[in-house]
Amino acid sequence: MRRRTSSVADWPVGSLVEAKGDVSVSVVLPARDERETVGEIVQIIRRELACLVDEIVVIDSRSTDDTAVVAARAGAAVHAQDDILPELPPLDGKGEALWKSLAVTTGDIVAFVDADIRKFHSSLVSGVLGPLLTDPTVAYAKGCYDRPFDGAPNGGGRVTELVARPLINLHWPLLSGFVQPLAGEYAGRRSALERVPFLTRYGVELGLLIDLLDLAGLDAFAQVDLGSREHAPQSTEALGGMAGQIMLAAWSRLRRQGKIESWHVPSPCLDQFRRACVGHEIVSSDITIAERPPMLTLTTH
Ligand SMILES: O=c1ccn([C@@H]2O[C@H](COP(=O)(O)OP(=O)(O)O)[C@@H](O)[C@H]2O)c(=O)[nH]1
Ligand SMILES: O=C(O)[C@@H](COP(=O)(O)O)O[C@H]1O[C@H](CO)[C@@H](O)[C@H](O)[C@H]1O
Repeated sequence: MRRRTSSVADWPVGSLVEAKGDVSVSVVLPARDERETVGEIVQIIRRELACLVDEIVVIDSRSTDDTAVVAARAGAAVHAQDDILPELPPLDGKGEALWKSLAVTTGDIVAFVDADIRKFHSSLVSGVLGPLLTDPTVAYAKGCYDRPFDGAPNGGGRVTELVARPLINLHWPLLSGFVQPLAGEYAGRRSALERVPFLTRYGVELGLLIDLLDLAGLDAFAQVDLGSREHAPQSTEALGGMAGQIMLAAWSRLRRQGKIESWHVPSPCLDQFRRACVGHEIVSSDITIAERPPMLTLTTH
């Protein structure tokens, strides 16, 4: 990965506009209950990257607040996740939102950006577009950054450090050069993204790395240092569920690659504990993930 690692300073917007030519670019924001941040992110992209970005799409992922209204008011095209491909049984979470975004966008390049970013800067988008707009052999570019947490400049990326990075080093060492394998800011060529399955919920990022490695090889990957990215951190309990989903994602790929016995089926239930008046309360959650097929298999029928 060292050969294909650059920094945002290597991709000034002016040079990308020249390189863009007639290549179209879609930016997708998966958003569940992000009314506090989604509007400003959309406005900044519209204001600063109008010359690079042809469409901004927010996938409203079953928000319980007015995320969709805020995003539309800011100028994004908004689609409710469950309204896309309604003939299919709806599935859950971020991975479902990202997969379905392929059905409602047209860009030759699709960039994904989390909608919960604080102090958003447009280089989080232009940076990951850089390698794809300037090198036709690059299929997928992943952002990396410092992860401020709890007032410190680093410390975020808890599931990355405690779960994803060890799993990747143990089982997919070719991917160990990614500084932030779970980063939510990345971009890919539609021609590649439509040829890989998407794992649902929080399995999507790990699944895409593994499946794109199989499809296109490590030489098709790039990584861009985007500086720093701050977002709304989830609770440790919530990240426990995310970690479980990512472990199930890894298990699904290990099984598919014949690295573990297929008879072993992990439990999709996670039991966590909260202090109660007497003893502890058990909080059980379903960490099941599912898989959508490559979008191309739908559109070529
Ligand atoms: O069911 C979901 C869960 C998350 N997200 C979005 O995916 C991005 C990353 O999710 P989250 O912030 O929950 O993960 P974290 O960044 O805390 O790891 C955010 O824009 C969320 O709104 C989504 O669209 N649907
Ligand atoms: O990197 C991580 O450990 C998690 C949690 O980050 P924090 O500990 O809340 O900073 O965040 C990422 O993981 C999710 C699952 O892949 C992605 O969907 C998020 O975009 C990414 O922020």
